[in-house]
Amino acid sequence: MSLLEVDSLTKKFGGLVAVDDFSMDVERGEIVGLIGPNGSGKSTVFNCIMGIYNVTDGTVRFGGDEITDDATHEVVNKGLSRVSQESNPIDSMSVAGNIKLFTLPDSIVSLRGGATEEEIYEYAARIDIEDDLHEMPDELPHADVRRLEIAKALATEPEMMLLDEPFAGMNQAEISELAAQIDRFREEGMTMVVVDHNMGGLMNLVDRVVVLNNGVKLASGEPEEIAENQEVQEAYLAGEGI
Ligand SMILES: Nc1ncnc2c1ncn2[C@@H]1O[C@H](COP(=O)(O)OP(=O)(O)OP(=O)(O)O)[C@@H](O)[C@H]1O
Repeated sequence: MSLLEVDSLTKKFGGLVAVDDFSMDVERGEIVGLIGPNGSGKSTVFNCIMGIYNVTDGTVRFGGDEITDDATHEVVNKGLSRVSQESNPIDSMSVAGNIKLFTLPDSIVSLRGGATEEEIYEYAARIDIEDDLHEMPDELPHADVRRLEIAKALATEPEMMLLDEPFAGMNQAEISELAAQIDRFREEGMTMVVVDHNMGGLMNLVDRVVVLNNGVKLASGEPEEIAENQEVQEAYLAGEGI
């Protein structure tokens, strides 16, 4: 049984079919890249999985349990966490305070008043921002603000993370560093789906790539295969390269 099973997912916004009969399975321990041009439906797929949008049709299963249209906090409690495209730290709280807020709701940790300082340090250290814990978010460089978003997701103790454009706005050195950190999560046993516009930071990171175009799955395969796929290249011709 795959850890995540998305089966025939369709999401319409009025007359617009943002995601059309899309299926994707993710195995335990895998890193899957989900790519596609602007507006192809990548974030909508994540929003449907996380219960942020109700699906129009189709099912989502996590660990064998159906989670279609479950409330987001229920999905998170089951071990699935998302790092969204936008960073939204609370600027009046320190980095540590922001991480603490994401301590799993209803967990034993939150019942005893939230994560301890040591636990918050551990979450931050997993993504190398432990030296920033007493900083305020608006004092951090962009790459560290993005890492804070990942630390918040880690604080929910997920079994699987959905990362939406984690490399956006980063320079090449920061992309390489983050790719190495994501690779470390894999070694720790984390299952992940990483959304990006193109193959950029994903080529050496992911086991498999799924390509969306206009809400429809265009291709799925190993990164080298996808980079050479004619249909995928054509889908990208209108915009940026693959
Ligand atoms: N809440 C919404 N209401 C109406 N239309 C929406 C909504 N969210 C997304 N859409 C539309 O659904 C389509 C898919 O958008 P989505 O953001 O999922 O694409 P994407 O592949 O993540 O794009 P990008 O790479 O630009 O983030 C787009 O046409 C978008 O305008």
